[in-house]
Formats: sequence, C-alpha cells, structure tokens
Amino acid sequence: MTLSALILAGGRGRRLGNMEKALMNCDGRSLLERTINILDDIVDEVLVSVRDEEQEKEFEAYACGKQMVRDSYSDIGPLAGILEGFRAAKGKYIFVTACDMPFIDPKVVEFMFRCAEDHDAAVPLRLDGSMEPLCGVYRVEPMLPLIEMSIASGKRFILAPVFELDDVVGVEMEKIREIDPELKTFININTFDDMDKLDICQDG
Ligand SMILES: Nc1nc2c(ncn2[C@@H]2O[C@H](COP(=O)(O)OP(=O)(O)OP(=O)(O)O)[C@@H](O)[C@H]2O)c(=O)[nH]1
Repeated sequence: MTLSALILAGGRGRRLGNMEKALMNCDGRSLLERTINILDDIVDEVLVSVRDEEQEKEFEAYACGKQMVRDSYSDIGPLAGILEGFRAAKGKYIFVTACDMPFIDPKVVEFMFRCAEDHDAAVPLRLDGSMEPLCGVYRVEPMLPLIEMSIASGKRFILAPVFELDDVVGVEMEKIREIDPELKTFININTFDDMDKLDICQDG
C-alpha cells in the first residue's frame, strides 16, 4: 500500500517575529530536513506544504528534492495546506505533521499508520480527550471532499473535516507513551522561549 506524509510549512511564524520555522536549525540541520529524513524511511512519498511560490523557492535548498505543494487559498491557515497535500497525495493514507515538531519519533509514525489501517483516520488523544490532528494519519479518499466542504463553509480549523469522518480511531496518549516515553513527538516550537529551551537557533 502506498503511504504519504505531509509536512505543513506554510505558516508565517508570527509569534517568532515572522521567522521561517522550517528553516530554523537544530543540531546542524534545518527542521524541514530533519523531518523529511525521519519520514523518508517510513513512507513512499513526502510532500512539503508551502504558502506560495516565493516560499517554495526559498525552501528549495532544504526540501531534499521532495515535491512542494502551494496553497491555493491564502491566509486561511493550515487547512489550506492540508487541502493541497491531500489533492497531490498518491498514497491511500497520509500522515500529517508540522515543520515545527522536530522530535517526531519514527516508531510513533509507524504506530499511527498501523492504528489507521482499515479506518478513516487515527488521531492522538490528548489527556483532556481532545484530538491532536498534526500527528494523525488519514485515509485520503473520505477526507479530501470533507476538507473542501469545510473550507467552502468557512470552517477553517483543522479538526472540522475530521469531525465529519465516520470512523476515527482515537489513540490514547498512554499508548503513545509506551513508544515515546517523554512524548517528544508532540513538542512544537512556537515562541522564542521554546527555541531557547530546546537549543534551536535561527538559520544563518
Ligand atoms: N500551507 C500552509 N501551512 C500553514 C499555514 N498556516 C500555518 N501553517 C502551518 O501549520 C502548522 C501550524 O501552524 P501554527 O503554529 O498554528 O502557525 P504558524 O504560522 O507556524 O505560527 P504563528 O504565526 O506564530 O501562529 C505549521 O507547520 C505552519 O507552518 C498556511 O496558511 N498554509
């Protein structure tokens, strides 16, 4: 079965003074390259979601030759990138993540694919029971029209199409903790404070 992964990287990093988060540096590599390398061993295809042509050009040196998909809706947020990723995907299932989650555990990704098998999606459940969509695996066929409908009806939050799926497996954090004890997979970088704590620096 063909599997895909989508790395969302089209955000503007406003909480970081409009820094390109995908190009931030961790251990000598950009966050984008790190995530591509992790996913490349697991899936048949890695897609990089960018907001526009200018960003695509800037990312060319860091995208490891992977296909980049540009938003066709501007400034509506991550769902615009998810839409184009799902339109371009060759896989039956797609893992969706963000460029600012540099410590994804590959075993967690594999586990999420296994959980999604024969279902519409597998999405991690936070301790409060809410879903964490940016570490989820989705079956492309039912999701794509639901993403289109969500955007058309002005529902731009990532979970809007997920709520409409018939068969979503919620994956308890405790199950993921058995694989990734510190839940590093879910660390994401939004602020200068996060960068300091995690020893991440601005590219260049
Ligand atoms: N393609 C695409 N990706 C987006 C867009 N907005 C956010 N993303 C991505 O979605 C993920 C989550 O984004 P956020 O952390 O909420 O937003 P951000 O733009 O990265 O940061 P802030 O501007 O500080 O909120 C990140 O990987 C972003 O790169 C968008 O309009 N298009």
